[in-house]
Amino acid sequence: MRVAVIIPAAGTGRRMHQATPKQYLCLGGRPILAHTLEVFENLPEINEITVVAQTKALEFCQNQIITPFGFKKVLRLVPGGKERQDSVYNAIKALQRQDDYDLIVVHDGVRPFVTPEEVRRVIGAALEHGAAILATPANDTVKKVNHTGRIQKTLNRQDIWLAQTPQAFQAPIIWRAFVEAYGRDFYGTDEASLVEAIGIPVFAIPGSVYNIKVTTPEDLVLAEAILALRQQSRTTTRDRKDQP
Ligand SMILES: Nc1ccn([C@@H]2O[C@H](COP(=O)(O)OP(=O)(O)OP(=O)(O)O)[C@@H](O)[C@H]2O)c(=O)n1
Ligand SMILES: C[C@](O)(CO)[C@H](O)COP(=O)(O)O
Repeated sequence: MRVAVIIPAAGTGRRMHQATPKQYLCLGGRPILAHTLEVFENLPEINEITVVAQTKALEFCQNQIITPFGFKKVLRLVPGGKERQDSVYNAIKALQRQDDYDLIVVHDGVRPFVTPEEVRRVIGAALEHGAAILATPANDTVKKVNHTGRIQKTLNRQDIWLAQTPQAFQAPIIWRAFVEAYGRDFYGTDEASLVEAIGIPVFAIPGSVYNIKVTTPEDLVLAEAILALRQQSRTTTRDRKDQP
């Protein structure tokens, strides 16, 4: 099985309100993007990684992240586009031949807390069904609100899930979805919406609320807390193993 991962990391991070794009901000002493890449670098199921970076950040990304952290599965680094979808499409085009791959997996460069087990579950579901994403069921009541702030409607939250990444697709499916999306100038905020638009079923695989997309300054505080929790958990597990 040949699995190609695409890591879109070419955003500007407007909502983070920092001069440095958020994918390069430090988390526990390492750039957020390095945490994310490490997950896929260490997964045996992943054959190769394509990173998408801003054109002006390509050299920085290569020399300050990919090379020094030893991400050997990163086979190519491609320039991003105006929108996230354009960035992902640049990577898909860089893969060239769709029949070289069984699966194409897209994961946000600013979601550093995805676990190997979650990635494996999404890959397994995409192999079985053709397309699958990590998602979490809405735990809060969901309201539709207009531009004045007035609540228009309360949605049935039984049917509401919050999409995350990884989003995994059998290669021909994602290729066709992107070609048809650009053929009618359709833009979605995730890859699954393009696949849904061509009538192909996509399955939501239950993920974790810890798989946050670092988007705002509050998310950075959350990320530090999640990292501390993870490090504490590893220490506890290691101590237990060392017990007689
Ligand atoms: N043109 C773009 C826009 C986003 N992304 C990437 O897609 C992921 C999710 O996007 P988002 O969280 O929206 O990042 P930004 O677009 O940078 O954030 P903002 O909308 O606040 O500017 C991030 O890893 C981001 O770097 C990308 O590769 N190319
Ligand atoms: C793909 C995604 O992470 C799924 O929730 C989300 O749509 C990305 O949105 P963004 O505005 O590009 O961060």
